[in-house]
Amino acid sequence: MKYVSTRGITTLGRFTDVLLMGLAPDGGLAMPERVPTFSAQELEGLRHLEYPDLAYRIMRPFIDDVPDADLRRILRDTYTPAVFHSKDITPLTPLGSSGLYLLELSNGPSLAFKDVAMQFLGHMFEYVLEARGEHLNILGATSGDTGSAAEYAMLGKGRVNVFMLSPHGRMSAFQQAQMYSLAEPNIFNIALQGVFDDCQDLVKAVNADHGFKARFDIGAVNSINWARVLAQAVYYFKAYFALNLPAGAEADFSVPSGNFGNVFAGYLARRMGLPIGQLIVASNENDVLHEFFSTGVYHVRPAERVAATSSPSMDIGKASNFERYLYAITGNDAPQTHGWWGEVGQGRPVDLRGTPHWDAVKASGLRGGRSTHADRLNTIRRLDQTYGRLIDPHTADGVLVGEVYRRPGVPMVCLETALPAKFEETVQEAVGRLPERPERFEGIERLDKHFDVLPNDVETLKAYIAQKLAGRAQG
Ligand SMILES: Cc1ncc(COP(=O)(O)O)c(C=O)c1O
Ligand SMILES: N[C@@H](CCOP(=O)(O)O)C(=O)O
Repeated sequence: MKYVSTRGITTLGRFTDVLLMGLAPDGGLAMPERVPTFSAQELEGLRHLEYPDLAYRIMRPFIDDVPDADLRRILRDTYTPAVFHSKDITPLTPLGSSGLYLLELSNGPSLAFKDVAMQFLGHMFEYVLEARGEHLNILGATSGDTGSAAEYAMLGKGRVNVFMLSPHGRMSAFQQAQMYSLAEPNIFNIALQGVFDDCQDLVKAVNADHGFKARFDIGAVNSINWARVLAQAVYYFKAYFALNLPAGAEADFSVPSGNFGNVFAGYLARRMGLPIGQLIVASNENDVLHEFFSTGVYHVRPAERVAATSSPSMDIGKASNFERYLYAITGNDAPQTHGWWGEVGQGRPVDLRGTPHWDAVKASGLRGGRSTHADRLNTIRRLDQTYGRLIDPHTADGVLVGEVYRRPGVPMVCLETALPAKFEETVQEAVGRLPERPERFEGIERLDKHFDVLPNDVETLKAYIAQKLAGRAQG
């Protein structure tokens, strides 16, 4: 499979090239030149597969530059019950007989859905870098969960260093402790004076300096990296088959959304032929995506208008993967996508009303909705009382908006994107007690914290990376 950029470059290479590249040289995002599809009969053949085998079948058409036996081994090593604390890896749990289901994605090492793809990236990076005799310096941006998932996945990986930008003071106490308590020599935590969007913009700005990127082997672990999206598509298939529906029957999915990577993975699964009816894009108070799906106008918010909410990992004003979506709904029109994203970058709206692109949006199955602090408290409380199930604030956003779009007789799968233990304060506010915390995280907030505070400035960041890597080379 060849990969192209959403902004026009048609020769990005094959899977392992885009894995290491992260962002395309023209600033765009990697996309496969075509999306392979499964026929109804082929889908039936996937129904009973174990997670690693299912992942192999979904990913294989996109990964044709890794020998078969190696890919199978990597997937078997990645998706183990020991790491994900469940033999199903991403189990599906019904909420009573409501037709609502929770897709449990957060039983991995960092207690958030990011682990599912990030563990795969960790194994894949190790394999490819070893084969090529190369090293990678990952530069990432987190609003709370990507950071710890990436750092846990890269622990002890000799060929990888991680530089992780997080918005200073904006994550939950638990999220901060998870990341900042790590004292590994290959992990560098940077608390940026800004919001998540500033962190993500800096990642893109560093990548845009091609000389710096090449000299320091800069790579990515955010969902701008195609491998993240691809690995996330697998659990939509797993969940669909776990519903045990008759062949061809539709299921709907509700996805707490921020950077739009998770829901784009669902869209990919739908494009591959999985009978997904609706894909619900659930936003919090930072509701740019909701605004787009209800009006046809996409207008990002400047950093100073991104609110700090009680589902902080979704405090995102400019969703990177929306660029992939625009590219897809235009039928892979890179010049059009590039033009639009240029407007977005200038803070100007992209208005699809009255165009064929808006019809394409409607046909794509995506719908939007928003939730507020009071909504998520009520939803957490209601699910606890009704089903004895405690959920985190992000999952609550997904459940609440998902309920709005229920269709008679069609199951609604709500993605559980984090465990409540990561957001104790809000959960306690909702139900008056603390959520359970896995034993390995007891007292984590009391551990020493290791991080550096940096201003929102690309040159300062580049100097920081260069200096830390020089230190690593000497040590
Ligand atoms: C707990 C949680 N829920 C939802 C999201 C939003 O997912 P996405 O950025 O893929 O839209 C994130 C962050 O990405 C998250 O950490
Ligand atoms: N919500 C994320 C933000 C980054 O998302 P990603 O999926 O693009 O890595 C976080 O918690 O860090």
